Amino acid sequence: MTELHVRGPSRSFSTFRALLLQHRSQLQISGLAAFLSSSPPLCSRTLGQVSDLVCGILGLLLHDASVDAAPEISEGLSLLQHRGQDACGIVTCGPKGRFFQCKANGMVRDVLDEKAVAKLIGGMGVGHVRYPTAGSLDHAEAQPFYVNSPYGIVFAHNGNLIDSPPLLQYMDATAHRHINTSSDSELLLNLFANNLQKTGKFRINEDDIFTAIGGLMTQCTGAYACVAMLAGFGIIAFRDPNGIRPVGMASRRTNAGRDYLFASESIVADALGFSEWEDVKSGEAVIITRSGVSRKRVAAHATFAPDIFEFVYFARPDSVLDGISVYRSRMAMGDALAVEVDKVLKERGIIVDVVIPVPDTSRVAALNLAQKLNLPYREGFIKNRYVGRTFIMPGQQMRRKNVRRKLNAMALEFSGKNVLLVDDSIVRGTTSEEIIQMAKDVGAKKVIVASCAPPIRHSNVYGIDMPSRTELVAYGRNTEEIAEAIGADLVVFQTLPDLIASVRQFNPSISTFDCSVFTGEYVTGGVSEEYLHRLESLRADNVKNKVAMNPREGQSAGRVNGFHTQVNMVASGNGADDTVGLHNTWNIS
Ligand SMILES: O=P(O)(O)OC[C@H]1O[C@H](OP(=O)(O)OP(=O)(O)O)[C@H](O)[C@@H]1O
Ligand SMILES: NC(=O)CC[C@H](N)C(=O)O
Ligand SMILES: [Mg+2]
Repeated sequence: MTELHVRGPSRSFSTFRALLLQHRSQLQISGLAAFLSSSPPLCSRTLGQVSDLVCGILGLLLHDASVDAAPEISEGLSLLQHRGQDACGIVTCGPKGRFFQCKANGMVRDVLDEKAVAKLIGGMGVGHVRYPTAGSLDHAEAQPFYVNSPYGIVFAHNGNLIDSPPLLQYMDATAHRHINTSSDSELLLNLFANNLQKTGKFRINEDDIFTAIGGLMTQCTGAYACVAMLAGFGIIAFRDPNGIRPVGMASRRTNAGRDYLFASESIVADALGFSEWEDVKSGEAVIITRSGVSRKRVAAHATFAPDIFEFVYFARPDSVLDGISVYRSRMAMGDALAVEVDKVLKERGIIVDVVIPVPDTSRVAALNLAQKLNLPYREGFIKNRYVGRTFIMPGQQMRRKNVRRKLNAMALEFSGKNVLLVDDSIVRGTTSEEIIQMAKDVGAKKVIVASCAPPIRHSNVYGIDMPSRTELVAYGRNTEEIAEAIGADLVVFQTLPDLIASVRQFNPSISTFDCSVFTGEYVTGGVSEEYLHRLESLRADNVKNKVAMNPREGQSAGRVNGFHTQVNMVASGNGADDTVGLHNTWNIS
């Protein structure tokens, strides 16, 4: 068993730091913690924003603790950038178990530049890329999160909890832990911390950690793939009992010994030279220290139901999730959709001249579809490679503007033709509406749209930003009405059985996928109509925009500003002052 060496509380002020060095082995309540715990009770406070996004998580432990992990974590995060474009961060653990952090709103290349990464000392660390919406753009909600007690924990989360309000109440009334942001990830971290605290031990071991995570899995509901780091001890990953969001692990032999990696997607392992990729199983926790790996199923049995939307849109095609190649599954989606398209076109007597993908994600499927239908495949839309994913941008106005900035229609591929545009999914209809207009503007005769996913009519509550049903173009509309809403001559959707078969054929041991955005059936339970209404009232685009513009609604505008139970270091690349170190204090910019 590896033992955790319990340290005294971290404090940011230099005087506190001197104290810390003197009393490293003493557990005591810091003055600030006492101050924070005396802050007004939170019973009346509701979670202003329930985060429901998709992110990327990463943990790295190098066997040689004298080599810094941050450069590779940063590189790994850039490979997960497609999962979150709004904020990112890294925390490393260096000598004497001290944490070093850099996190801020922005893309990996901007926040985690060379200068910032060079300051992150230590051979293990955790990283995160975040995909919030306008209402959650506060720097304070960038991850990883940190709590100093017990033992010093750093935490990164992908997913969304659906029971945040009662958990917040529990934190306040029972655990007496202060939650300072509207992030469900901060709640999750504090649940974990509180369960570890209950051991009351000076030193804890793997069993204590498994017990704490097993307890957490009975205490909260929702989707969570998490990576944590305990100061001076190791890195930990766990996945919710339904395994809705992905996380896996891999290792790499070096002269010094074995290095270990946790990541949302296998592409990170490939690119960083790690092998033996293995998914963390649903309800499982994995602990990695320099002495080795311990894994345990800590949750009671539940249906394994990975989110099918990872295969449709989120994951990179070159990743393998739960034993399924995303690339192969998208090829299969194209094949299956071809059959449906062929049927509908024949029924309507429409002849298609050319198949055109909507870059980027639909390319793989569109090529297969074209081959199957024996139609020419043409790249009619040229993508500006410097514009990221539009769907995960905050706010409808920004998304709309960016479709036009991102894609340009080449007249020579459209003019006078019946074109079949293939996209992976139609969510709000922003992309389709814009590109159909663009296609018509450059002379397309008829525009038919085929979607690799069925109509999306339900909220996503497990980590994808589709909280409001009324924002979904398919909500309350049949196929003809959807076509009319986006300006298409015809829309053809993949059927749900075909979508499931396209993915499942590569791993038939998976019997269920989370398909809630298509069916409205939520595998965790606990998603009532009342919950959905509340989510919609908090998270609809118009509400989020309002909240984002008003700092008094719980959002600090611009730079780090407010109380935080974690460090906020603004990277030099942002043009802001550097703040270095891990603080249990407030940061005022
Ligand atoms: O109906 P909507 O609300 O517009 O959402 C669906 C579109 O958004 C995504 O593209 P995105 O530009 O985000 O990423 P991509 O480049 O990976 O295709 C997705 O691939 C669809 O094209
Ligand atoms: N995209 C995610 O998975 C986000 C995780 C978490 N709910 C947050 O808001 O930060
Ligand atoms: Mg797209």
